[in-house]
Amino acid sequence: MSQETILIVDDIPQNLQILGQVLSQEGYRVAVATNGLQALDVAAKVVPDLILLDVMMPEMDGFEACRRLKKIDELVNVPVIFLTARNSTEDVVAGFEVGAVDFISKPFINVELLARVRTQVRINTLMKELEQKNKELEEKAVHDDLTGLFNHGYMFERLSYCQQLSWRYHTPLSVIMFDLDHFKQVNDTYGHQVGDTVLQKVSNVIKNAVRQVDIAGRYGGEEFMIICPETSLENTFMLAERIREEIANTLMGVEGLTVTISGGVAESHENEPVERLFNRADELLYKSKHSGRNMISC
Ligand SMILES: Nc1nc2c(ncn2[C@@H]2O[C@H](COP(=O)(O)OP(=O)(O)OP(=O)(O)O)[C@@H](O)[C@H]2O)c(=O)[nH]1
Repeated sequence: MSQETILIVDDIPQNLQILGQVLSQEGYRVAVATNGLQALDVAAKVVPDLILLDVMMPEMDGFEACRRLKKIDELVNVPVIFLTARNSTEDVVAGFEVGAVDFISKPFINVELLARVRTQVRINTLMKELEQKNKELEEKAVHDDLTGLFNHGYMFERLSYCQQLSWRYHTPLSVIMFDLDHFKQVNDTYGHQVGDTVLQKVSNVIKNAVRQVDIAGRYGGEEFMIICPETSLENTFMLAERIREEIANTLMGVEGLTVTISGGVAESHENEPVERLFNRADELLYKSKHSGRNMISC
């Protein structure tokens, strides 16, 4: 049995009752409204899968009600079928123009009405599934599966955008590059799965340490990057230090296992290509590596 909700709008209670019964018997949940204003109210509350809307109603006719329904964000894609005795060509065209997907003439034939309802409900369900899938794909396209941080491609794109904002509004912009120290040894000693857990725990420390406006990503295998908009070199260095210390003090899920990171912090210069800024941060990271690791250079 279907569990979709259908809102029926009619100013004649007897019509609501007959139609409600036909739809309930098919397994639909039914919501009702007896005028246009009430329809807007009920629709906003239940967000139905379909609206069956009478055209001729006092105060606000079905066309106006449909026009207003289509202005509400959550309802813009809810299909509306007009159910009316007014089915002249002008009426039908006017109905489609305000956003209806179909017309059913009164008096209606049950099997035809149900066939039209089923079709629109099915289309609506497929559209919602498609929307959800698109959202998931969009999320996947910018995130790293293992850590949930942003991925390499997205970080480069954001860095470039943040640079534009920083140049335009003359605000500081800094980046941090991190790399786990001797991570190969962790993998070799404890196995790849433990290595993955370490990457996740490190990512959690980063997620908890950064501000909402900072953009944290996994740049490569065991390399991380944080973009800090409107943040000076000095303040970004302090953030990087805090993360370094926190990671060094985090237990990594295996008795006695801790890891350290080395990092580099650089502030963006006006009109500097994104690659150059990235390279400066990376060079500073390698300076930290060569100076003994578990440190941040800027
Ligand atoms: N478990 C796990 N390991 C990864 C992943 N991506 C990269 N690695 C490992 O990260 C290690 C990086 O090793 P190296 O580049 O030699 O660096 P390192 O051992 O950290 O040494 P330094 O950077 O010089 O301190 C390699 O063993 C990679 O296999 C991943 O997604 N999961």
